[in-house]
Amino acid sequence: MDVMVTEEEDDCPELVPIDAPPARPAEQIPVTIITGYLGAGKTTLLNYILTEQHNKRIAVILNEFGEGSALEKSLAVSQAGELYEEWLELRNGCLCCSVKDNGLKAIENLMEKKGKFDYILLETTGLADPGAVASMFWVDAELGSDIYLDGIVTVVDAKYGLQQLTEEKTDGLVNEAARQIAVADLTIINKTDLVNEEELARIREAVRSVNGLVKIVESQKSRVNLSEVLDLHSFDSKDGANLAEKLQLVKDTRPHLDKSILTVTFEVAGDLSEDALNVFIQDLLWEKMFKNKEGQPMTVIRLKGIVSFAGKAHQVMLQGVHELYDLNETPQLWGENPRINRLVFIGRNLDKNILQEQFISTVVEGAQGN
Ligand SMILES: Nc1nc2c(ncn2[C@@H]2O[C@H](COP(=O)(O)OP(=O)(O)OP(=O)(O)O)[C@@H](O)[C@H]2O)c(=O)[nH]1
Ligand SMILES: [Zn+2]
Repeated sequence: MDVMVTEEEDDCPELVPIDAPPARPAEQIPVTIITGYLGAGKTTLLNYILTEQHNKRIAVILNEFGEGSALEKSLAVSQAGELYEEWLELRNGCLCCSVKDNGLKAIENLMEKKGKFDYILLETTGLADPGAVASMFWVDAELGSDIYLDGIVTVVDAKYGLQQLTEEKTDGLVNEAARQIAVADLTIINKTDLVNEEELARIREAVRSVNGLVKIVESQKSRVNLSEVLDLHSFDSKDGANLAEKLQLVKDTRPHLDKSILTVTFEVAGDLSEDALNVFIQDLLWEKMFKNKEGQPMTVIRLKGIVSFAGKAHQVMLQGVHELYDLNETPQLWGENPRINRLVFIGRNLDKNILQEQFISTVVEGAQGN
């Protein structure tokens, strides 16, 4: 990877033992992960963001690790403007050196040296699993980091996106392009100049079929309204009201492509048992205990919900990325009666009826079997 500031920094950041987490600073710096398949337009987007008018000091990190030839790839982002003078160029590979903490240490070291940035953009490699990158920020947030994950933006190639999405993987692995869309908070369908209306509609539909929750915008040369990309607060429990509204609009998606990732959503009235919900989620995410009718294990890549616990006046937000999940009380009070729990699951081999029945019988208080 490269982090940029003018001076050279060769050392990989050191691992620091975590015993006493520092007090959470008043102001945390948002990180936006920019992902997307090879050549979709990620770097073009970074360039665009850097050169657009904004009053932010932005640090860009290229996570090119693992791409071999990319190791010596110099930074492709704009040379113009004064932004550069603040940047430090870390040696390639540092972000991903080995363990998760390394990447964060690199950023934290950078901030220590150069003062705070207002914003951090992280471009992953085209083949990266952004969920893994996202979880690293998430874990760190709980350790009192200076930075927080604002959102995951996935750039999709309007021309080749469909082909990339349908590519069959051996070993039944989930294809990277689909994975990247599954975890996205925003998808930018880029290079619309290369397709006609019909092709555009097809790729839009394919994106939607994977992720029923994601916001979709279209662009040429990755030119998008910055307010649609930055400060999404996608994981922020303060935005609970917003999420509750959004979840109401989510619909189940149909598997567009064979064995593809899809979205299922359901609503259930009543209060949940917090313990039972934890068990349910862990069985689902960690133990992969739930199977579809064909006996294949359900795999969840992204999870969101607004849930109600008995005796709690506030709505609780559920967020999950891969195997990590989080339950956080939101400032939002329950208004409706009965309270309606809303859950959205994005993943593979998901069977809505089986999930919902399991949820109702084990998690909803006062339901059968509980
Ligand atoms: N025709 C067309 N070309 C585009 C558009 N956006 C980007 N490109 C070109 O597509 C190529 C790849 O763009 P990049 O921004 O480097 O893509 P990337 O996702 O960063 O690529 P990798 O980091 O290699 O995965 C470049 O040659 C861009 O100039 C667009 O809207 N239309
Ligand atoms: Zn790039």
